Amino acid sequence: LYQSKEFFPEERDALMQIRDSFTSTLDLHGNWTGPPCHKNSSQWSGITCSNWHVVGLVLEGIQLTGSLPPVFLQNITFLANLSFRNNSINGPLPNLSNLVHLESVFFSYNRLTGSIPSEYIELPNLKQLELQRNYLEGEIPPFNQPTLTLFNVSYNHLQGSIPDTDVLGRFSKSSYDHNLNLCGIPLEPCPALPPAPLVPPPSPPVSPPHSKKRKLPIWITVLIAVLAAIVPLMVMFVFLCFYKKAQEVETPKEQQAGDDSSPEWTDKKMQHSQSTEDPERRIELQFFDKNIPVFDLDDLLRASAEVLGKGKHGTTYRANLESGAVVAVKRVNYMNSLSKKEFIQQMQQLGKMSHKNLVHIISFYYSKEEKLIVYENVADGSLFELLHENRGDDRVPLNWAARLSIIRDIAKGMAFLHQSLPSHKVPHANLKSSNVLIHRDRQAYHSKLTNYGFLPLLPSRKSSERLAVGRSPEFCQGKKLTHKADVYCFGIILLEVITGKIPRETSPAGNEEKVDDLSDWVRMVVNNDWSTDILDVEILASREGHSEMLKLTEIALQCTVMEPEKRPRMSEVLGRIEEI
Ligand SMILES: Nc1ncnc2c1ncn2[C@@H]1O[C@H](COP(=O)(O)OP(=O)(O)OP(=O)(O)O)[C@@H](O)[C@H]1O
Repeated sequence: LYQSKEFFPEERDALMQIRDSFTSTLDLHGNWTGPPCHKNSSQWSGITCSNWHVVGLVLEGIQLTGSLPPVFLQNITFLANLSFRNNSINGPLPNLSNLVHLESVFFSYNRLTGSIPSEYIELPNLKQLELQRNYLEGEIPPFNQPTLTLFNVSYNHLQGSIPDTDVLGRFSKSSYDHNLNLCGIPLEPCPALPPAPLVPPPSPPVSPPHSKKRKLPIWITVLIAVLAAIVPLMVMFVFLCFYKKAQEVETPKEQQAGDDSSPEWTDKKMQHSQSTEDPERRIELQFFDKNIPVFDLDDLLRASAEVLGKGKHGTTYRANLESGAVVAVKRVNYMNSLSKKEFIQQMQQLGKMSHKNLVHIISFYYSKEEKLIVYENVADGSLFELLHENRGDDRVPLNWAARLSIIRDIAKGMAFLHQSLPSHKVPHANLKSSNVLIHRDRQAYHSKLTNYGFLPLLPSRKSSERLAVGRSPEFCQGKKLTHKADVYCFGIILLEVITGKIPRETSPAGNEEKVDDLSDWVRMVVNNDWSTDILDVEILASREGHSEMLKLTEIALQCTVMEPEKRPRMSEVLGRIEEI
């Protein structure tokens, strides 16, 4: 085949570049061997062929990590479908010049940066372009290919006005939503003097919106030139004014969130409401959740608020907005050394994630002294409250089925976090029962994880000590933290749910000696063959569940072994819990 005249080595070479630029869950080095195409078929994962040529390159959801070579596809001249959806690719989008047969291009759900290359508007057969959920910035080039039927650039950092072309006008708000500062149809109209003239439009435009080229009268050209000179000065002036004002608002420093009462919130309301008319205010809150109507900081501060609780990293309030929406707002402490850029980057990465077992981050606010994270409100309290509060006569016991369902949801949320944040040292890092929130659907109990992804926000050892991973053996021994520190915390939660005991409490049977941790106590009891002794009295009666409870105990003990490398991975734990 290598000798056959139908073999196109330049196509193979291009694919080799991809193979060598990435790591992934697929063994591309083992699989992509020999020629890529044999007539109309391919033995290579993700490759499709037609008439000895590569026509499809689809590598989706395989944790491809690395950046795309800038020029690598040009020799795959018959390429029609290209998809790298749902991976961890970083760096800029590749050059696709000359790929005249390309019909679909999917780079959504990655970590791509830089701008959308202007030559993409010259792909004559482009039907589908998905770039959503990346970190792309700059302006949208004036796409106007009549073939284009699917277009999505939402959840990026794009800005400027959406080009007024016939084709881009076909797509709805959801194609453009959740960008840094995009305006124009179908989003909000652009301000009277849009920032667009600041950035020159990409140089080689294809056909303008309405194909006939018209020469502009000289007076318009002069006016544009004058505006182009004045607008940057005006923008700088507005920015300086706003910056000065923001400094004034931030200077009356508030003491660190002290007691649990709402006056703090009210104080803050007063400080901010002095500048309610500030037109720049809206950019202070960044939104991720498209199901929640957008509100600004002043709406939030005008809302009636109640304290939900105070954790180790701040106080959480429930805010009832005038629009009727209810959100939970966490005022986070101990992050003052963090730069705005670091905070925003982390929040944007976390806010992009969406999973039914994670509490959505709706938006956030950063100033030097005050950091707010706005979460979706979860109705029925935390797992900690459900397990430990109100233990007395009027308590409704939490049955085994409910506990198992809650645990399964936690495991699902954790497995998703570990898969979505592979580069985070410890993706959740703060898994404990007060960070598992409960919502009930008739008789069924479900749970969602909150306060995840805090480790990069607390860079010093001292500040990260307050996180749940601060109790893992490896943290206490000053060793390196890995994903397995989360697995340890998960094991502790399992034990808490099975035993109904609070971790690090006094050992049972009146023995006042403090046990090192719940897992030590359980290990001791199980080793002495008293297995059912560990079960919470509330579930002890349901004998039919005992074998499941003990299976879960076994998993919990494996998750909490001292050596991180001996603990199972979250995906494996989830599989075993699903079997139960
Ligand atoms: N999104 C939310 N929806 C509803 N209630 C919430 C929400 N977030 C927190 N709560 C409630 O507020 C309480 C306090 O939460 P908070 O996050 O401030 O403390 P924590 O759980 O101890 O976390 P940490 O120690 O990491 O700061 C929780 O126990 C829970 O009952």
